[in-house]
Amino acid sequence: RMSREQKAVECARKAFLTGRSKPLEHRIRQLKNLQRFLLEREKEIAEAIKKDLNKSEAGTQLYETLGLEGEIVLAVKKLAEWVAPRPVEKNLLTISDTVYIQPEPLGVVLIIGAWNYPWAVTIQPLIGAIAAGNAAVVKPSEVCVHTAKVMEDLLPAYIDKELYPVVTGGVSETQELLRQRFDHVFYTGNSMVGKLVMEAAAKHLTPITLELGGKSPCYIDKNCDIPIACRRVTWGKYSNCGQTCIAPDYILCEPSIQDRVLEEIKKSIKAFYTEDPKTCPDYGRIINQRHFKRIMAMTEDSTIAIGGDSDESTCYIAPTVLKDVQVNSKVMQEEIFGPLLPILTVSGVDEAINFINKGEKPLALYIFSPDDKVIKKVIAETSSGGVLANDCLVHYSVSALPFGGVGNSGMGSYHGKFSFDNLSHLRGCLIKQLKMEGVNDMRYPPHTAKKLFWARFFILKNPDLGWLGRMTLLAIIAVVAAVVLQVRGKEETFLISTVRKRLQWRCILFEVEL
Ligand SMILES: NC(=O)c1ccc[n+]([C@@H]2O[C@H](COP(=O)([O-])OP(=O)(O)OC[C@H]3O[C@@H](n4cnc5c(N)ncnc54)[C@H](O)[C@@H]3O)[C@@H](O)[C@H]2O)c1
Ligand SMILES: CC(C)=CCC/C(C)=C/CC/C(C)=C/C=O
Repeated sequence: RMSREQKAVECARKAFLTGRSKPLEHRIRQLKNLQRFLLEREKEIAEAIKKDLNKSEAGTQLYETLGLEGEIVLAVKKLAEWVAPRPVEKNLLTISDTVYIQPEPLGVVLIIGAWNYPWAVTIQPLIGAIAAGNAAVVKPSEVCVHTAKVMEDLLPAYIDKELYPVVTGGVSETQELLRQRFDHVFYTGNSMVGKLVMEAAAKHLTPITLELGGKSPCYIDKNCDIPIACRRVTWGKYSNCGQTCIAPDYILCEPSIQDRVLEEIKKSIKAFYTEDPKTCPDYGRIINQRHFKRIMAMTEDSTIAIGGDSDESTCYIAPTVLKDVQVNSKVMQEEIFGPLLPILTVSGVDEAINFINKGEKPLALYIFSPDDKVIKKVIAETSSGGVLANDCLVHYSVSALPFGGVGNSGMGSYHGKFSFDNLSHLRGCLIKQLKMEGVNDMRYPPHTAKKLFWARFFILKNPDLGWLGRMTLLAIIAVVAAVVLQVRGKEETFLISTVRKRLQWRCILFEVEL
């Protein structure tokens, strides 16, 4: 008997093989249907996520669906351009050929979503999969029970349910899905499961995208506008109660500014979430008690400077700041993914860079400084999935930037055209005519030193000569071909020296280095 997961994959594969996911009109229609779903079902989406994560309606739009709408509008507008053949630069050998990249669908994509932004991280890859002409099996996180149910119940009424089935379930269902053969697996979640996904995909040599997390550092330079920096960091840290993949995980700053940083963060917390964040509709909750316990345990060996209140029964943890935190403290051992903000003091930017480089490569890196040199220095001397100076999170909203990790924070990237390219096969195409066979003599045996000389010239030269230059080179190739054809069978030395002289003249004329 086939499992539910096997059936869904087989159904998506069969639908893909009909070819109906490929035409541009189909892709655009499906994307517009998805857009209609987001608009018409705004209420159900917001209600479910309120139950799952205590997100407000405005918060759901701002952090989840707005970005999806933007990505759909962009894909609909640009899709004709993205799917079109992309001509590439040629060498002399291929100057008269048609050489281009043709993006083509990969096949059936598995999308495994995470719970913290359940719409953003599940539907955004789906937009890419549809745009690229694929079928996709969508597996929302079981942790967001209500959201997964809305996705399962309502999405099939809007988009092709055979091409894009939604499969719900937890670990065992996801494992069963991972046993199936896919053409790409797009996983968002923690690094430990990321490794399991990679292992499962390796069995079928399936390419993967891993959108993981990690500890994203935030360096605050002593010369920056501290009130503004702290307001932005407070927003980045406590949005969704710190359960954001790119939340600033910890602050690095000089000891001389630590108290001012604390003071300004305290003011911002009050301004955003009132004196009592527990009653504030814009302040979230920890997803479940397991995570609640995990986060609370991290505070044990550090000094709480702000916040610290909690309520296990409602999974509430107040916006909390820890000061003078030590490198070996519990909170510095893993991604926090909760509303704790440790401050570690460093002697300056060099120590901050050394500290960052000792850890795993983070998903995001934040630098607050008025000095462009400091910003550029940090960028040059570190590595991370993305980097943002003087703000938090907003790089996620720029569709023209690739979003993704590096090293332990993931592999592959998406958003905008990067989603399309990531979920396409970029097929290299070269179309030659069955003419000008003489030009090919230089690569056919018997190989000689002179043939090699010409092969080097034709293969290594990248003709960047403009329209006139290209026309001349075409003429040269035609001459070579004609001469070769005419004198084929005659003395090779005669041929080579004649053509070489002609070429030398033309090359001198067009300043091409011979
Ligand atoms: N880079 C990004 O874009 C991004 C976005 C969101 C979250 N994240 C990261 O995700 C993490 C939080 O998500 P999570 O992992 O708690 O989410 P999660 O528990 O929802 O798990 C993610 C998915 O993995 C599946 N899963 C869980 N255990 C599995 C197993 N043993 N085998 C197969 N599948 C399994 C789940 O069913 C779910 O669909 C954080 O580290 C965060 O930084 C990254
Ligand atoms: C509202 C603006 C300008 C940006 C949104 C930033 C944000 C919180 C995006 C969520 C990113 C995301 C899906 C993270 C995953 O954990």
